[in-house]
Amino acid sequence: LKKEDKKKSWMLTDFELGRPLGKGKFGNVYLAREKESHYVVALKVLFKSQIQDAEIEHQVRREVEIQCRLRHPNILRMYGYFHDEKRIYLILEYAKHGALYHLLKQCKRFDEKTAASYVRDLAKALLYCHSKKVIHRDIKPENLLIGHKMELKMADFGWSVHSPSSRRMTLCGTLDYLSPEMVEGKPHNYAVDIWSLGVLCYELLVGMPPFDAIDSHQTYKKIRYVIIKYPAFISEKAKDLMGKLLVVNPEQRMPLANVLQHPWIVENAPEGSHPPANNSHPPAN
Ligand SMILES: Cc1cc(Cn2cc(-c3c(Cl)cnc4nc(-c5cn(C)nc5C)[nH]c34)cn2)no1
Repeated sequence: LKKEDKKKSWMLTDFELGRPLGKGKFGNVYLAREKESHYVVALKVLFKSQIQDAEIEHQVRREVEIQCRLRHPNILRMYGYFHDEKRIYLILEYAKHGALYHLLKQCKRFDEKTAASYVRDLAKALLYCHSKKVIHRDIKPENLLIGHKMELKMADFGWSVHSPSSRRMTLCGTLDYLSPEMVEGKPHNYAVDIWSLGVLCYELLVGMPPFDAIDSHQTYKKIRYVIIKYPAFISEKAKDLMGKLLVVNPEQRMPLANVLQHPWIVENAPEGSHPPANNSHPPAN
């Protein structure tokens, strides 16, 4: 999606708007098509008033700057942004198959080949983010989108996790993906993403997160003491990988580069393999 080289900025009239794709706290995402090229994008529309009220303007700006710089097949592209009096518009890559969260809900849990290919894709995206000094992307199935080749695309710009309200939300609601050091309010580094990769791997294979509990205090305890139950259908190799990611001490977690060489990944998600688009096959056992 290129603007003529005179770097003219985008505006709303450059696009035909389609159906809403998703709704969020600060705005909505619409399917859209650039009029001249017919290029299909996802247009995220954020209300300045709500961003100002939540005092997250600088965070939105920083997240946008980061997102525009990241170029990786497993990270959702941001092609540009513009604003008018009331709204900010982010021009994003359209992910044809939507959120991983919905695909997972549809088939309850994934077979090993499908789960391993998404874990491999996310490990690659995180390796790239860390090489660009970008950490703590809000990894959970709701923030992971699936492209037309069934490849995973990390789609979170993170402000929903940076804004105070969602942080409160995280503290009282979705602790599931937070690492022990995060729930204990300690400073966090790249290793939190390795922990979240382990949580995602479990959720894709089992259909629910490993530390799911009746309330956040129980979840908090399960996270801190890594209290995990693996169902009988989980293979030894998958357990071995998750056991090396879900480690309390951040320094002892398996480096992302090693994840890509782990036997469970190598055997179930060889380079270039992706799940079939229909994903109609139920888990093997
Ligand atoms: C506000 C707000 C909502 C959201 C969550 N969100 C992301 C999307 C989205 C994006 Cl950014 C890019 N491509 C998408 N493709 C879909 C999609 C495709 N199908 C078949 N079904 C859906 C849904 N959604 C996309 C939508 N909402 N973040 O901030």
